[in-house]
Formats: sequence, structure tokens, C-alpha cells
Amino acid sequence: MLDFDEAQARLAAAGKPPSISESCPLHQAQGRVLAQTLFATLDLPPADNSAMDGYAIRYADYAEGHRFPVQQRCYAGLAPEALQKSKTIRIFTGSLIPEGADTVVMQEDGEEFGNEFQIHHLPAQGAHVRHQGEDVRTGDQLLAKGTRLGAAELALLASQGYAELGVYSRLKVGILTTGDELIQPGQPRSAEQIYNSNGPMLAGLVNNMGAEIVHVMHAADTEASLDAAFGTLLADCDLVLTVGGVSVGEKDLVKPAIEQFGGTLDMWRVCMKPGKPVALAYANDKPIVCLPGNPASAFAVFTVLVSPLIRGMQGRAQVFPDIQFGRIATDKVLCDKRDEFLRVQACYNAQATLELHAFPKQGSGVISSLPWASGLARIPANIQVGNGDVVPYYDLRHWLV
Ligand SMILES: Nc1nc2c(c(=O)[nH]1)N[C@H]1C(S)=C(S)[C@@H](COP(=O)(O)OP(=O)(O)OC[C@H]3O[C@@H](n4cnc5c(N)ncnc54)[C@H](O)[C@@H]3O)O[C@H]1N2
Ligand code: MOO
Repeated sequence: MLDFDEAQARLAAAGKPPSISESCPLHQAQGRVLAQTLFATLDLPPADNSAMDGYAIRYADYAEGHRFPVQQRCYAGLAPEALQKSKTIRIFTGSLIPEGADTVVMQEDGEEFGNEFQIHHLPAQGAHVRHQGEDVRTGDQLLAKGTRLGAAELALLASQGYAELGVYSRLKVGILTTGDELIQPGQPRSAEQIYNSNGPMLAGLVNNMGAEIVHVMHAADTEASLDAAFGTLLADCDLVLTVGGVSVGEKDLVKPAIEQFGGTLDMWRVCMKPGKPVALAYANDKPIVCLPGNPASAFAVFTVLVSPLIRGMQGRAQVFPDIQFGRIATDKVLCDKRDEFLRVQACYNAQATLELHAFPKQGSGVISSLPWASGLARIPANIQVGNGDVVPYYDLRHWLV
């Protein structure tokens, strides 16, 4: 059995980064990965402007009791006149600061009588002015190549006027479920059958990472069925994920089917629980990851082993999300021959310590643990871990995106 960290590194390096990029309209770029480093082409804000609705003055013009004649009402989007001596220009949040003005008085700090503004409370000189370039300077790096684009990144690029972005082409993923006991939800079920939950689960996980799901197929436990499925999947996809049929049973035909297809097995069995029977193979120069059929095993393997591979193949700069640390809450001593990934819920206690509470049933078929868990706590192999011990925590909000 391969050591977990070694297996993780091996899988992360199993795929090639994308070689093809394309242009994508900004409004469709959510979830895509930048294929170019982008720089600021303008200062932000592009000019000094007001942070408040109020009155622009030249600070030096202020004198106790002075009433400033209102020279202009300059709404955001209008060009201000140059401020005349001892006058004020009525401005609004986002209005440009008139030439000659240096301070904005909030409208609540004064009163306008018959087109004259009297200040009741003088702010500090320079108050409420947002200065040109205080946010971003022309030439600053905005986002690095390999950044996945979310709402925040798109806001930054839109603020710079970018309408088209160079992004990598989307990774094409195919999913293959196996097992004669499985039927699709919606079909009538006989006693010996169960519903296929791994197909929708893996499709959801892949989709959440911004990859394209080309096929979600199901093969019967026969060589012919598996062979036909691999033919389609390898022709259409960059990465194939299979689930089930990878252990040691007589109907565990996935590995032989890959070899039959001309593929080669690169690794099989990792020292992790759940997930031990996971395999990595190559066919047509494409990686195939064979996930164990137990739903919680497939989920854990996807989280810690498959997601880094997908990020790498998407061209993302960060392949391994951060690992956090928390204190495990347990009433028994935990210890296994394999690195164990427990489905846990994490919460901060009053001492600001991350506490990790394990789902009471950790069997690898326990599907109800999946929507409950916020992450996986890693209990290292052959080490006794007790209540309050600090262990690595893989937060699903980071590991599944
Ligand atoms: N003698 C041994 N038996 C097993 C070993 C072993 O080392 N020696 N390993 C166990 C471990 S660990 C795991 S994990 C499983 C994995 O086996 P497979 O990957 O071959 O998976 P299957 O046998 O096909 O299925 C396992 C389990 O999961 C259910 N399943 C499969 N696909 C789906 C699906 N799409 N949706 C819902 N549920 C699914 C299947 O019905 C089985 O109950 O092997 C152990 N056995
Ligand atoms: O390691 Mo298996 O993945 O126990 O369920």
C-alpha cells in the first residue's frame, strides 16, 4: 500500500496542465481559469471623487459663520467646474472632486439656505475624498495566470474595463459508475438493488470545481460493457473517473478492463481509510482514477486525491488548498494502520479553538454523513489520538472548489 502523501503527490502530477486557451466574455467567465497574468490599465479610482453626499470646499476658505454660495450641483457622472474662491459645489457619492476643492463636508454637517451652504461641523482637511489610484495603480498586477475566477475576481477585472479574458479551455471529465446492483433514481427497485448515488455525487463534485462533465455513464459488471464505456470516455474526455469494481472481488473488473483497453496501471491501494482500493491508470495518455465504490470512500478520495489532479489539469496555480488544524473531540482513542479521514463538523469554541466533532457512524457506506460534514479530520496512521489532540483538518469549502 502506498503512503498517503506519496499517493497524493503522484495523483496531483498525473495530468498535464492545459495547453489550449481561448477568449471568454467576462460575463461568462465565472469558474474559469485565467491563462494570462493581467495588469491594471488604469488607476482606481481613475480620479479623485467624493466618498459622501455633501459639499466640496477649499478648506482654507472656511471661516466661522461663512456661508458658501453653491456654485454648481454636480451629480455623479457630470463634470465638475473649477471651484471658485469661497464657494462650494454640491456633490454626491462618486462625484468627481472639483479642481481647487480639497475637502468634502457631509451634508449632515451643515445646512443649505437659499443656495448657500453653512457648515456646522468642520471636518478635517481632506476628509471624504477618495484619491485617484488609492485602490489600484496603473501597472499593478491584478490577477496571476492560474487564478480561478469567482465573483470577486470578475468585479476587479470589470472595474478595469476588461470585457474578454484569456482562459484555459475547460477540462473535460467523464464519470463511469459500475455495478450490477445499481439502478438510476426514478426506476422501480427490487430488493437486491440500490440506487446509484455515486454518479450524481461525482457529477456534483466535478461540476463544483468548474470542470465540464462530458459523460456520466454506467457500465454493467462485464468486460464488454466496461470496454465500450472506456472507448467513449477516453475518446471524449481529458480525465476519466470510475467508481466501484476496483477492489479484490470476482466482479471487480475495472482494472482488468483498463489493461484490456491498452491502459497501464500506475498505482493501486493507498494507506488511507476510507479509500484504500483507489487506483491510478493511464490509457491513451490520459489519467483514469478508479475510486472505491463505497460512497464515503469515493467522496474522501475525490476530496483529497482527485481534486488536486483536477486543479492541476485546469491550470490552476494553487493545486493543494490550505490544511487547517483543529482539536478532535472524541470519547475514545483513535488509531488505525491507515491514515484515517473522519467526516467531521468543525466549529470554533469560546477560546477560538477549532473543535472537530466526528459523525458517530464512520462506515464507508454511510451516505448520511456526507451532507452533515464540513470537512475531513486526518488521524495519522499508527498514532494514538485522543480527545483534544491537534490533527489536520481538510475544510470542504476549500477542498471541493
Ligand atoms: N476482501 C476484501 N474486500 C474488500 C476490500 C479488501 O481489501 N478485501 N476492500 C474494501 C474496501 S476498503 C472498499 S472501499 C470496497 C471497495 O470496493 P470496490 O471499489 O470494488 O466497490 P464495489 O465493490 O463495486 O462497491 C462497494 C460498495 O459500494 C456500493 N456502490 C458502488 N457503486 C455505487 C454507486 N454508484 N452508488 C451507490 N453505491 C455504490 C456497492 O453497492 C458496494 O456496497 O471494497 C471492500 N471490500
Ligand atoms: O477503505 Mo474502504 O474505502 O474501507 O471503504
